Amino acid sequence: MRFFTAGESHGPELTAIIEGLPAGLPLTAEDINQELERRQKGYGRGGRMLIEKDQVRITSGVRHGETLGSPVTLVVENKDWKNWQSVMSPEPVSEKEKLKRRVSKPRPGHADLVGGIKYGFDDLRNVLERSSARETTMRVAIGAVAKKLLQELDIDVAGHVIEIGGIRGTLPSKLTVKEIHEKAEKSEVRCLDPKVEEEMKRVIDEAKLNGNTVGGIVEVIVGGVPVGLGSYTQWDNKLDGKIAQAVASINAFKGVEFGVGFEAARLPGSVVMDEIIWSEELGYTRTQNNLGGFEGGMTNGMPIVVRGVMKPIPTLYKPLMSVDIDTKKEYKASIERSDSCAVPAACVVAEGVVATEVAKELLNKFDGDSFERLKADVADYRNYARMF
Ligand SMILES: Cc1cc2nc3c(=O)[nH]c(=O)nc-3n(C[C@H](O)[C@H](O)[C@H](O)COP(=O)(O)O)c2cc1C
Ligand SMILES: C=C(O[C@@H]1CC(C(=O)O)=C[C@@H](OP(=O)(O)O)[C@H]1O)C(=O)O
Repeated sequence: MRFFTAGESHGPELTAIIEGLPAGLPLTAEDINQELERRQKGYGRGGRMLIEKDQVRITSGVRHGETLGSPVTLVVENKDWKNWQSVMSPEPVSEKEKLKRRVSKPRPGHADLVGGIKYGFDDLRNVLERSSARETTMRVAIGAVAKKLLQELDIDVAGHVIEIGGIRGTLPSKLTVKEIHEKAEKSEVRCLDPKVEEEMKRVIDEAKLNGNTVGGIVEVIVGGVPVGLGSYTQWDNKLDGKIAQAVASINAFKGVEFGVGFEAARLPGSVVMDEIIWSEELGYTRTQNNLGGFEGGMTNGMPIVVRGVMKPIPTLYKPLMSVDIDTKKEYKASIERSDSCAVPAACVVAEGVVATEVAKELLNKFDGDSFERLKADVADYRNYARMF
């Protein structure tokens, strides 16, 4: 399975093409719309989310609620486009028109300046339109399709927010993946502890009031994953590596860790390694899950536990110093309408990209032509791995 996304933030619509899905996977627009809605919610978002109400149109690859095995095309309209039609027109426009909403003052921390230099743009809007996290809409749409496939194979995905602006929540102990999802779903910041949620909201409000922004840490957990997805045999076949890339590719993400993660540097091997046990019912499991479900770049059957850190949003209402590319003089960076915190939204994106990588790997390993065959293959293999 592979996919592409396309579309500018204020263009007419966003598109995704997914190729390599099995035939016969149940899929409806509603499956995707509920994930799109989850991404749009979350405390700390700016004015754009009041305009958009993301809804997918499936324009290929699905018939009567089931995939056909042909490429699936997903389209989401940008409602804001009606306010940007001349600015974003694909047709040539007059010199005067070209100057409308032109950006010459790059924002520190956004892609504006480097993208402008790289592609030789006179108007930095050409960069921000595609570098905008509006693109993550389609990664969530694709993630929704991946989640549907995983769900049908009894693989559950949940995400929650661990930290916002220095306020840290508790890590779930003894909660199932489904319970984590249900608890996070009730919170405006996707945090599991209601007291911590209030603190996080306060930090976001404070940042907004001061024209500032805050980042945070999200965690994604995938339970019920078969043993042996990914491979140690070649560096780029390692699934933890692929997931790390997917998470680090989310706009504003600066770091990724699995299981105990960076804490492993401070702990002895006797504490870090997860001891192996066996039972007839569960087969091989571990006494704990410090390694976040991975050994040798392969899933070991324990839940995948991956965290990503998001930097604060770069666009500040109290803008930072920058340089105008026309005059080379110091200037305050352009103020675009902006979020003050998008960590809860980014958590849903992280769920989507992790689900996508796991689904891709399942389709690498098992018969991916028909969903029925895939299901049977996975069931056989689970049995084999249990009795190995
Ligand atoms: C869901 C989400 C919403 C975001 N909203 C904004 C925003 O409103 N304003 C902004 O400047 N950056 C926002 N960002 C971050 C920028 O897109 C990101 O910092 C930029 O593309 C530069 O990429 P980099 O931070 O990965 O280097 C958002 C990121 C995510 C994941
Ligand atoms: C549109 C979305 O996020 C946008 C991501 C974003 C950025 O610079 O990354 C900037 C803002 O867009 P605008 O400039 O239109 O207000 C956010 O609203 C979205 O998440 O759907």
